[in-house]
Amino acid sequence: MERIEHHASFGGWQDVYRHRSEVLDCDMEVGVYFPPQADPGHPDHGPCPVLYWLSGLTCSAQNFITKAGAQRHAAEHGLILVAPDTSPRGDAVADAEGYDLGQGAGFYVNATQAPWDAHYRMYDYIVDELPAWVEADPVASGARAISGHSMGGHGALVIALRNPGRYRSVSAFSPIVAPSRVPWGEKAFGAYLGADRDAWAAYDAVALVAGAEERLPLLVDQGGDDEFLSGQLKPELLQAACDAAGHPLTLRLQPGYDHSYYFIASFIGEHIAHHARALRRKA
Ligand SMILES: N[C@@H](CCC(=O)N[C@@H](CSC=O)C(=O)NCC(=O)O)C(=O)O
Repeated sequence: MERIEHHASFGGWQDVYRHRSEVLDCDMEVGVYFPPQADPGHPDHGPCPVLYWLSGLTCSAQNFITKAGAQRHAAEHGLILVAPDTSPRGDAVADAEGYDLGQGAGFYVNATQAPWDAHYRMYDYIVDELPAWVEADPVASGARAISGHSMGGHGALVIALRNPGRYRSVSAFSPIVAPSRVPWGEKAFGAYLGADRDAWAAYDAVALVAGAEERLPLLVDQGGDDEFLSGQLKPELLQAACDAAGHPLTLRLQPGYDHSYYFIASFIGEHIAHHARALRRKA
């Protein structure tokens, strides 16, 4: 593991690490923000909870840490932020022409189809390998939450719904709530998981809500002027699935906001405060 960036930020540190992923069989870059409370000299020093952030299509480990303005809020609440890349990377890793398949578009699934199955195991990386690596550091308390944007919002919802007890809270910005039923997801799932749509349901938040073993409340913010709202995101499908299952959902339509990081930066403070409340509670 190698630290490749180290910046003072709001009394803490914004680092970027490169580490070897056995699950993905490639090197991965990860942004990690350590709040001031992680410093042994801080009066409130102690193990800090971790918020995992999953980014969207075309993103690397850089987009969230440079655009969301999350560090100020994480410093206030004493949260570690972990922002991984969105796919395996490298010359040996399969790729495709479009921005919505291949490198930068891992969709947080474990691919079963060649050539993708050689490296694309982002579900296992996010659920198991990355937390094991991050939380081996005693500065991490073991309490974790998860959030993300668009493709990463899909990843956050699916991972929380499939792993009861693993996350104290979950939220999403502009998530792809039903990837099995929209063009981005149909293209990616067809390539990574194959033609059998039954296999897609394990990675589709709307399909998973009915059978969720834990009714962990979902917080979702969605921009009203998002260019992808009606074609790719369809939050009304998540509302309907949650209503039918009795699953708690706070879906907030934010008028005037688009799909960009300007939207995320406007509400990330509220999401971090939401996660901090859940993470402070005793398990
Ligand atoms: N028009 C873009 C499409 C890609 C895009 O909008 N990516 C979003 C996430 S979309 C769903 O996952 C994003 O976060 N982009 C990075 C950013 O910093 O804004 C294109 O062609 O690139």
